[in-house]
Amino acid sequence: MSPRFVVLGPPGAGKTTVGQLLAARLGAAFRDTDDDVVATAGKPISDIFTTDGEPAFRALEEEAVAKGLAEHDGVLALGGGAVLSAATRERLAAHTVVFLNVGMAEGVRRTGLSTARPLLAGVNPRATFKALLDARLPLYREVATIEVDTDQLEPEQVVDAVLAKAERT
Ligand SMILES: Nc1ncnc2c1ncn2[C@@H]1O[C@H](COP(=O)(O)OP(=O)(O)OP(=O)(O)O)[C@@H](O)[C@H]1O
Ligand SMILES: O=C(O)C1=C[C@@H](O)[C@@H](O)[C@H](O)C1
Ligand SMILES: [Mg+2]
Repeated sequence: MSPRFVVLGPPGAGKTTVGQLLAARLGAAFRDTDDDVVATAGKPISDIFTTDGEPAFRALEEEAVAKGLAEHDGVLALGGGAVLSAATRERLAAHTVVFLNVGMAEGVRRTGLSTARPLLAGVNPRATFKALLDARLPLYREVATIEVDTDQLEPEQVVDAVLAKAERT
């Protein structure tokens, strides 16, 4: 069993929003490893970061991704930082992996109203977001088989672009 699509990208790229719409379009189930981590830990992501620390979160995330890749046959959205794990990047080989890209300005705009993202909760979300993009872009691109720039697209249009590109690959 293997997910039809694995969706990844930075916070605010639309992994959850677009992933759900893509699954609905395919008549497939949607699963988000962020939700799986919350269920396993029994507390919100922000609490895991504060109480147990980021490394503990990353360990839970790596496990959730491995399980999702092995068990789920619909659309699987990964947490924004899942690609930081080399083991996860290896596990993603041979999967259909969609990288939803978003630029700094739009990414900050989309995530700006939420306090649920501990990594962006600092004093300068723009600088934080830029540093995060700089560090991760090569990792997203290393594993992606499809890339869609979401800046100028509505979520349904992103789904159209993903499906059009998937047909061509
Ligand atoms: N293409 C888009 N155009 C406009 N708004 C969007 C688009 N995609 C997502 N959004 C909005 O941006 C916000 C963040 O989207 P979403 O939660 O799906 O991102 P995510 O990639 O899952 O983020 P995270 O890494 O934090 O889980 C939501 O309010 C969503 O409605
Ligand atoms: O970009 C990140 O590192 C994160 C993104 C979210 O999906 C969550 O997995 C968590 O807030 C960390
Ligand atoms: Mg999400």
